[in-house]
Amino acid sequence: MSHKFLSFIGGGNMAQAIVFGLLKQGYPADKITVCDRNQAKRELFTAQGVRVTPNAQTAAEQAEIVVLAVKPQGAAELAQTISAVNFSDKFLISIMAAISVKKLTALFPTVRHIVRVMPNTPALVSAGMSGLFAPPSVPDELKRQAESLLKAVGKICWVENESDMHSVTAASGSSPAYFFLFMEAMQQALLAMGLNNQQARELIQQSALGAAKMAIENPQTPFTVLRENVTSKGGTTAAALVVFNERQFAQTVQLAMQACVARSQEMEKLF
Ligand SMILES: NC(=O)C1=CN([C@@H]2O[C@H](COP(=O)(O)OP(=O)(O)OC[C@H]3O[C@@H](n4cnc5c(N)ncnc54)[C@H](O)[C@@H]3O)[C@@H](O)[C@H]2O)C=CC1
Ligand SMILES: O=C(O)[C@@H]1CCC=N1
Repeated sequence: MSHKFLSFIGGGNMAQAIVFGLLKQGYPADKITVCDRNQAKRELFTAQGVRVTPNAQTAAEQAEIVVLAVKPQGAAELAQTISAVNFSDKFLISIMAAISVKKLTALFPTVRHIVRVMPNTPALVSAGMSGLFAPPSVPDELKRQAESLLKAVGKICWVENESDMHSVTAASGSSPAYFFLFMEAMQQALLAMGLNNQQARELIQQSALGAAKMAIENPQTPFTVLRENVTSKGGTTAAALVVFNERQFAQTVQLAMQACVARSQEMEKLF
């Protein structure tokens, strides 16, 4: 991949995951600038040789690709701060949840091309999953640029309809938190059963990794079959699954994901 000058505006959790993931993949640190108003955040990047600035305008002006990575609530304020920047020769990538291309175009009127990305924090360990959306007017070359940037830190999936970005957020942007919640709950259960923290953690995380690898390495095998292969008739797994089903696990997951989408839709109107 050719290494464009990148500026991230906002150096929080998600920008750190992407930037540190890119560095791990050999992206040159001197081609990345991170702007964050928080000094402690800036120092995290300086320690890795990445250029930093508290000034969003400077960061945007230096870049060929500007990545917006502030909270959606901060989008309008940021746009105000960098209203003097001429974006006409820059490519804008927004990783902000729920901020539509229409809204971004209104906030940054000199921008010609915008791609929206919904990444996730496993980008940090080169196992990210990003959903991307580009309006039809975006040239293929820029789509490939966005794609190669995110492919450097994981897998990608394009969606054709912008409205599907809400579902992508529920599926991959937010979902690492669902899996961590599951792991936390398992850890609590195991500690209550008398295992120590290190035993519990290793047993859980390696099983999660193994399950994910089995799913990935057997793409033709439905999740249902993978689950059934663990479940002996009248055995231990079946006993656990009865409890999940009695407590309406599938419906709970569905309701949680619907709440994620509903909040994303609400934020789209609010910010
Ligand atoms: N955390 C995640 O797992 C994911 C986050 N996102 C999106 O990424 C964006 C960032 O999320 P996080 O990194 O979690 O948030 P965060 O709160 O960790 O980071 C935001 C950073 O932006 C900085 N900031 C805010 N306004 C600024 C300004 N005007 N100029 C300079 N710096 C400014 C803050 O100091 C903070 O460090 C959000 O829009 C979120 O929707 C998308 C996918 C996943
Ligand atoms: O919780 C959030 O709003 C952001 C977007 C997806 C993951 N984190």
